[in-house]
Amino acid sequence: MTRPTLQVALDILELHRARQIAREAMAGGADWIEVGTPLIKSEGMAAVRDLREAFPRTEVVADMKIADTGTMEVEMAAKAGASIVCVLGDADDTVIAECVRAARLYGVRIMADLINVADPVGRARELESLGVDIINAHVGIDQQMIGKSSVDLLRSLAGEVSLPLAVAGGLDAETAAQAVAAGADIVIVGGWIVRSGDVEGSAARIRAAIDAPAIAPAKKKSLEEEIRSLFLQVSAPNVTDAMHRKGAMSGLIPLTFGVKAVGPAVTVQTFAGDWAKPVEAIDLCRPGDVLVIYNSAATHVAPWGELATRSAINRGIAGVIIDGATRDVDDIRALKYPLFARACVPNAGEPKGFGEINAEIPCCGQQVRPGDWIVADESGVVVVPKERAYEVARRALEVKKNEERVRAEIERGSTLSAVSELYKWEKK
Ligand SMILES: O=C(CO)[C@H](O)[C@H](O)COP(=O)(O)O
Repeated sequence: MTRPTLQVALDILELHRARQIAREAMAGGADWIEVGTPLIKSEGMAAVRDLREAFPRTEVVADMKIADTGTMEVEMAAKAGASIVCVLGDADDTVIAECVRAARLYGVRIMADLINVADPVGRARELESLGVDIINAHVGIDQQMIGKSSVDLLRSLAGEVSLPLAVAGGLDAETAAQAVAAGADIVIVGGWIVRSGDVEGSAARIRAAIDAPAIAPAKKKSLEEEIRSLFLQVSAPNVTDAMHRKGAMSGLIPLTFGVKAVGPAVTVQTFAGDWAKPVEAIDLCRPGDVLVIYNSAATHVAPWGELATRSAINRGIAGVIIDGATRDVDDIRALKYPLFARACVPNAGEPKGFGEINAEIPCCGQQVRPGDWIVADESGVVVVPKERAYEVARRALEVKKNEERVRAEIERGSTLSAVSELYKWEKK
């Protein structure tokens, strides 16, 4: 069996960084360099020229995602130094045929990308008869965020065409190995390598995984377990970044440090100091829920304290958020319990029993519905609409990964402004 090809996709905006990342990825065992679509849009054919010059003996793939004007775009990429040019598999047959003709003329190969194709098997067969050289089973980055899998797409194509099969979309060491076991000849990896703090090491891990694919049987998680495990890997700032800087509650103080609360909300609304409903709600929570209490934003009286906290711990409640006050902060800190409130005050209220459990509530500037996800840490509290929880959790992990490479470059002596070419990207 020939060794699978590892193609590193440079999906970043800055050419000077792309060159360095490509060097590190090659040192880790990458075979081909892909000039990613974002890099082409940011730097144009200069990026292809530059990477060809820097890597004269490597296949350079220009991910042009051609949708029209096939000849012109293949010609420009080929003349800039690409040896493989990508066309959208969904493009009209006339475009594909033009790309293929131009590719023959300029001595390059065409990779057809199946992103968004409604009938991948049928279209892959047509693309083969139109003369493309490689089929790419590709699930795009936005599609990955809602759970689409490139390995599943690849599996559906195995044995259906006789062309080399590439696979791309959210691959890591584990899924890259699965892809090779499912028949991938070319494994395309972007984010997992290029956004990593250790590009060379990450490329080496993919290399090792695809050269000797050992597939461990994966334990299937429920959607809730999957969402929780994703949110536990990220911070509240990563989550607001993933939501275009929305969802953050304001005015809350994290009362215990070094702890984090992640889980679906159980909501309570009650009048200032009336602690009956908050305490009754404890018994309705499932382990892993987060109790979110609207106590009329009152800071002069507390509906929560040490005994309620001990009860919450017994129920396995992941944390408590109060749009209002708490007391017994010293005891709660000693218990290392994740509690977020507007204020601390010694006054307890009274258990009158007004209010409601599991209705939509306001809380510190956000609306919270039962089941919405809460991510709370020392930076503050974010609420994520339940319908978007999986997608936002995936996106938050991308935000975190993106910061890893930037952090590594700053640790090597650069600055945030230089890494991100801040002046260039200021809004004109
Ligand atoms: O073409 C792309 C996005 O349209 C990417 O290059 C491809 O998806 C690989 O990147 P990642 O591994 O981050 O998904």
